[in-house]
Amino acid sequence: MQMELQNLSMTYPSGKQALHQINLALKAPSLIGLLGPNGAGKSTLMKLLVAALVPTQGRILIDGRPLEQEERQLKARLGYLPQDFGLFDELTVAQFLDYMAALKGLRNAGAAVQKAIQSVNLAEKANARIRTLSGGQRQRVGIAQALLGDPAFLLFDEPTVGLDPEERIHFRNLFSQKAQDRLVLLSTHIIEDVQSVCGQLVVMNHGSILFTGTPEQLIQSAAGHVGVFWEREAVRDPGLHITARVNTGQGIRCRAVADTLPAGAQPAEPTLEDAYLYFISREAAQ
Ligand SMILES: Nc1ncnc2c1ncn2[C@@H]1O[C@H](COP(=O)(O)OP(=O)(O)OP(=O)(O)O)[C@@H](O)[C@H]1O
Repeated sequence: MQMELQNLSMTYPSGKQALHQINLALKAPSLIGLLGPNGAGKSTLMKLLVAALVPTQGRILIDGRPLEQEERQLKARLGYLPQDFGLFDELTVAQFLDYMAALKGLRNAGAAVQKAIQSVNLAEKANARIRTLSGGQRQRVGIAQALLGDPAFLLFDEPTVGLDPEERIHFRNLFSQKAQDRLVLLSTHIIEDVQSVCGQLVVMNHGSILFTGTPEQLIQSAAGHVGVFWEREAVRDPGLHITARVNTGQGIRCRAVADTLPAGAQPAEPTLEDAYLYFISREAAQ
């Protein structure tokens, strides 16, 4: 499966332009991380990809054919966790997933529900009412409904919200495993969620794509723009973006990203987080 986004723009009826001229190719199998701060346009992009919104300009091609013509086939092989996913509080986890399986028209619904429950580690809560679940458990139910029927195209909008670190690692591994033979798109503003699992990263801000490539390429692009220095020795420059301040006892040691590092700064190897912040802060400065 391949999706191609061509000159895609989206302006909401309020007049807010959420996406500007997006060009992007998404190709299975891969796990793609969509990274960007609040309001960057990640959710809007996902809604366009699942045909929940219609772009105001541009088009989406699925295996070379326009999305409008492929909408039914796309929806039949789609699993989607929206950001504001509503659950039926009075149903049990199993009843809710049965209902979702019926909506998806799954043939072997019972087995699909069991498999989805197992995948998200909720077996012991299968007969619990949704209103009795914790925030993280509710999020797992949302992930489970997306996984129902093993869809070929999986989209998760901020899937790790409310999950504890152990659960986040579990889902990171699950998404990576699913992506072996599928297209999995994951939106987040948490770097650890995409670190070491995503083969492709798309960094967005203000409705535009700032970077697309591998995590290694993103890190490489910040080489020479990360440094550490003593706070008392540095000149305050508006282009300097401090990413860490450590009180060492001998003074405050700062780590920062910048186009031009302060004189005397000691260069440091960029991390993925440094590189991401470098892109976002550069755009803000322009
Ligand atoms: N229905 C809507 N009507 C008007 N503006 C909207 C609507 N939905 C989103 N927006 C605006 O479009 C922009 C992009 O929003 P979007 O939800 O796509 O961003 P996001 O990257 O998913 O953010 P977050 O990480 O906070 O979820 C924001 O400025 C937002 O306020």
